[in-house]
Amino acid sequence: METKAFELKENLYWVGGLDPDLRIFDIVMTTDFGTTYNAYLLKGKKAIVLIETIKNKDKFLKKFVARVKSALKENEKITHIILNHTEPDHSGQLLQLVQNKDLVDPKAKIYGTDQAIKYLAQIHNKPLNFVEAKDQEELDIGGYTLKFYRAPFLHWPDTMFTYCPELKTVFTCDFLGAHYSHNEITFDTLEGKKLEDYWSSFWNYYVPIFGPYKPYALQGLKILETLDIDMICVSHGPVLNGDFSKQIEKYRVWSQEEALKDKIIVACVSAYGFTYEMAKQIVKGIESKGVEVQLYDMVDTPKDKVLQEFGNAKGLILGTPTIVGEALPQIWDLALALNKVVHGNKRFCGCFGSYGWSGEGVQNIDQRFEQTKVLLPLEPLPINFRASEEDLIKCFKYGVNFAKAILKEEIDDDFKRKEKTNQAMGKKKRKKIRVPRDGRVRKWKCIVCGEIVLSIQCPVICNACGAGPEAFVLIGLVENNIAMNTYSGSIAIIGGGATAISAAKAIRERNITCKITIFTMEKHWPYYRPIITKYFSDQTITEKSNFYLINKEWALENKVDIHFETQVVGIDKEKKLVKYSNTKSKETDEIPYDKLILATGSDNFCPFRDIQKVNIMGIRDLDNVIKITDYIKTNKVKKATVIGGGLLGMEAAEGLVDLGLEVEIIEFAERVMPRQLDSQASSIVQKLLESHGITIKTGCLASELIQNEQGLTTGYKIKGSEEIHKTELIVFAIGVRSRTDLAMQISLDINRGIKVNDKMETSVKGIFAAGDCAEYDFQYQNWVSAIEQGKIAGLNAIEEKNSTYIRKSLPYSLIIFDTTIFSVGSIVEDKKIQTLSHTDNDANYIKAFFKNEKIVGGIVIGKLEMGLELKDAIEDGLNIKQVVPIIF
Ligand SMILES: Cc1cc2nc3c(=O)[nH]c(=O)nc-3n(C[C@H](O)[C@H](O)[C@H](O)COP(=O)(O)O)c2cc1C
Repeated sequence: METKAFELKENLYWVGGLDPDLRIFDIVMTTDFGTTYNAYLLKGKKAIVLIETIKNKDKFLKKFVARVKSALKENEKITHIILNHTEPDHSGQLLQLVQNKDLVDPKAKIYGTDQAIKYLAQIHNKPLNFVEAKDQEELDIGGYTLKFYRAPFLHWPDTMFTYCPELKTVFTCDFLGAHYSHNEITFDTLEGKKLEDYWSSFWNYYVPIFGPYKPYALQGLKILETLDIDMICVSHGPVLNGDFSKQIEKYRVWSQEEALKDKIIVACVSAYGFTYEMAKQIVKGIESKGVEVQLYDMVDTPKDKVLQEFGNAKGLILGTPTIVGEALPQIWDLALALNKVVHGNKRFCGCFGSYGWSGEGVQNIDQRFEQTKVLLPLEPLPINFRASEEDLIKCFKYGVNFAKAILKEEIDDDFKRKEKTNQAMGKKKRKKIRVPRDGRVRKWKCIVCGEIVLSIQCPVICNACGAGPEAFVLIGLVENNIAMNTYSGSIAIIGGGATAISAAKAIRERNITCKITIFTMEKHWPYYRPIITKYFSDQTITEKSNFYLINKEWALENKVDIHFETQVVGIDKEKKLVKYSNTKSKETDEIPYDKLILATGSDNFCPFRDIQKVNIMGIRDLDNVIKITDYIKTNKVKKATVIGGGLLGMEAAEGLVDLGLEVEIIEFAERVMPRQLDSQASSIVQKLLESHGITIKTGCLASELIQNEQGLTTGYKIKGSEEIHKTELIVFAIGVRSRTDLAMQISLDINRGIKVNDKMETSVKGIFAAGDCAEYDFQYQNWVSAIEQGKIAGLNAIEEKNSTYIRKSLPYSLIIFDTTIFSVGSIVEDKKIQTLSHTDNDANYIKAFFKNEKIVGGIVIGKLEMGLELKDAIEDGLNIKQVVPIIF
């Protein structure tokens, strides 16, 4: 194996280098278990591709060349080189390699992102045959496709992933790697102590490499989620084969940004206690605003302890005297631990201290803060020697104002940081491109790292590389002529149905800055729920693209983070936290939110309690329908009983007939679809169902179930009769109940659903509810109104003014056995109601309901377009005279 390529899959070889003795990497990392530089060779029919090269050290070159050669036949040469990242431990051998005419075709193309090409040109200082790998672009190498995915800051701006769908393999370079040298190459061969050591190196690798880029790491995981993979070819450490879900999960957990608390750390040193006296007053000032504060004397406090406490704190105030023209080393240590990428533009900092004559201590720390681009709300506070009574009051007020900055309150003018500070320190005034105040969102590109930032004004800092405003060039406007909404909070949406997606879509149409997180219990991408019963007759329905409301690409593009198979187990409305648990791994976590949208939907009401439900099933989501279909097929079910003759009962019955079953419907009312149809329409529908062999029993209540010892339901009795009716499967569809348990936990006002106003606001500020779980004006929702309410909830969550829900007549429409059944508005008949109807034969039926001459409801069987006319007529408030010529 020493000098031979290691075959990972057919035509895919590991050809990298092992460096087991390395103990320090990149100056900053200790590597107790050495490392590897992984490179891969993939042989297609049209091209031979090398993915990554290895470190530029002669000791690796010979073996590397031998390994590549061992995988090539005579006359075969590398024709393409892909560099997912250009750091010299992966691109180092590039030059030697392209000059090796035995191994590499002289016309070989070198693929990398635009940034990668820029860096490679500077690293190798030679013109090479570079080709830009654009995001999502594909390369056909004969029998295999290579698709590129931009993955910036994992961990340089140049990074991308390369995916081969035919091999279910992705090449992620450093992402998910570890400094661990392993002769057997693949992860599945690690065990015992070796496995333990691998995990410790996996963590040690993550911290410095991906710790500063957590949001990007989550984006990387999102890309992987969209791919069908069974192997991850990393660039350091074992190739991930077998079960690598733990690695993915660990990255996911480690990459969650901890919510910053309204907490301030004050750390100082003091020779004679003068700076310390100031510190104590500052602390009192902070406390007076009710903000948590911790004071540390750095003479006897380890730096790491303070940094750990600062981990989730919004503020840091450093106090230092001036000793021989400088701040004290303990304070410098803390100031140097700040950096642009992690703390820039996010954390609030300030400094103070006592001095004798020149006062450079505070000045220097303040300049360091400026370099790190942290938020500096206040002027620094130097005091000459010992603080007087008056000075101590100033210190107290400094604390008050720093706390105000954290709480986003207005700061007193005396303390507010002034622009002049920069000039006074001899710094150039920030160059910032000014654009019209039209509220339109623009695309800005950071010329340092290539990051694209969407914002109205020139960004103050590049959140990726920390470059200042001078690094940004304006590259265009976001394609939308309307001024975009700029709300920048975090929005959590609970539920994965149409309401939730409608909310997310409405938000994104108006706002690209806020964070959106969706939690859904389902494992499927949100789908078109009204057609799930079609699955009974067509199990390929889920493969059709129009079955889904959104897809992975949409979620990625719109930066909507979706947690599948996740149950929200609690909401802390005071701390504004959503606590959730993965239904598979049972791992729990929490995220902070600024606005919360409850779109938890509804449950099917099951009339049978406290009995085994082996063959008693409801239909609510796709998995229910899949389960019923599987059960029917596995158990060769011949006869099914549908309990409930409403809308869903009809659809279920049709689906079961399509599956070849003998079907009966039991309806408590005297006729089918009593809520949507009048008696004539009900009888037309009943005849239609009967013509397809469905038995309909109206005016019946299935009151008692007969079960065998295995808990299988074999029959039922109808109330008032002792006769046992045999059945093999019971599907219940007798109505839904709003899912309100979470709302109940946090004491929202609930009636049948969560009570909302026309802005979809619940009784708690910042929490919205929409769709089936909500109750607006005592009304239940259907698909159309749920979508509209989702939209209104989303728009109000981003504080769009004038977004109110207007109650509309809710149409119900279904097509069974190719016949449209449509009902809209109020169809109750009483003395005050006038009706007009028309029927050709049983295939076409129209009825309109009028109150005080005005149309209020309608029923159509047969022609959907007539139903839509009726709906429009109701919305337009037409009277009989206007309706008749249109409809009849
Ligand atoms: C060894 C020494 C060197 C000092 N050097 C300076 C100096 O360069 N510039 C200055 O403004 N003050 C200097 N000072 C004065 C202190 O900054 C001053 O005494 C201050 O009040 C000490 O505050 P503290 O009690 O919080 O340590 C020096 C003090 C000492 C003891």
